[in-house]
Amino acid sequence: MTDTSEHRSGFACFVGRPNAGKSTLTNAIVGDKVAITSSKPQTTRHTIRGIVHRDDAQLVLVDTPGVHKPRTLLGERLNALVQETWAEVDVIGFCVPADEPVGPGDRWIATQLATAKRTPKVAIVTKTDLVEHETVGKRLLEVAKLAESLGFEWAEIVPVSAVAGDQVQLLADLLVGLLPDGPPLYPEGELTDEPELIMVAELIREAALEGVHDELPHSIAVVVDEMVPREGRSADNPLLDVHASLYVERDSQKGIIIGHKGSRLRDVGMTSRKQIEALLGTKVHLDLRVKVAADWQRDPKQLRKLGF
Ligand SMILES: Nc1nc2c(ncn2[C@@H]2O[C@H](COP(=O)(O)OP(=O)(O)OP(=O)(O)O)[C@@H](O)[C@H]2O)c(=O)[nH]1
Repeated sequence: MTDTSEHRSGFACFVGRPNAGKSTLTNAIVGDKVAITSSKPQTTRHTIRGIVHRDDAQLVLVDTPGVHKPRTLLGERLNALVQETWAEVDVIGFCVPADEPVGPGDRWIATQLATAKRTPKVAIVTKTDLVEHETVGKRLLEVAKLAESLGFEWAEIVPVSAVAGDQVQLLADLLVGLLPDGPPLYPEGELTDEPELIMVAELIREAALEGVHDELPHSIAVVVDEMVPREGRSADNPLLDVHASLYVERDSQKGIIIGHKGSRLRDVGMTSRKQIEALLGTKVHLDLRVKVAADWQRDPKQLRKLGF
């Protein structure tokens, strides 16, 4: 049995500007695909938790949305969600990508971070596989100076590459070291407490975002309307019917999503179906509808319906 007096447990979250590598790092630490990554910024809308179970600790990772200056109601809600998360966690990991200089976006977030006075903050220089050694060193210095100029200190500064698996274990150890003593908070074997519906919706959204440009990412939302086991299937060959709606803001965007003779939507369906099957461990029939919800980003009623 685990001796709880030598066991730590608590929450950590990664923050950083869009594309800083937060979701990828979460996945690398948890060792499974639970958070959604995408080459498009600002796709992590929901607070998705991955849980690291160890003999000596349980680390619950909360993947916060990309912090950004709010432009719409949705943006404001995202930022409120981030602030709430910071107040609740035991340690915050601030991510800056090694392949880009520390800039105004990072400074803006660090300024917000400075207000979370009681929470230890670890600076993480991500994507170190993309640059030379000296650049990593330069970035580490920039990050240290950033905190100094804002009147606080990092508990640790760590360079990592989630893709190369470099220093990921060390980072996990450092985060664990900053957690309070306590028994496990979740049962063993649980990777995430995110409802399956939301994870399925995120997988569809991720597939829909692949290969679309410019403004579109901000205009897509996915709602899973229904997930029901197909009747009359034998227990050893089940099939899950998933009905989902993909919301866009304008008719023109509907065309982009659907593609020529529906070819794009078919690809989105195929890609996400495979992911959903892997996630849920069962065969899936996916029924995807594209709908227009005009200006949904600014409409509180629509936002509630879409789970914000
Ligand atoms: N080469 C390399 N690429 C990485 C690494 N970590 C993340 N990336 C890439 O950087 C991009 C952004 O990574 P994400 O993990 O989605 O970034 P994020 O900070 O969660 O982004 P938001 O959800 O927009 O806030 C993706 O294309 C990743 O594949 C890394 O260690 N090395």
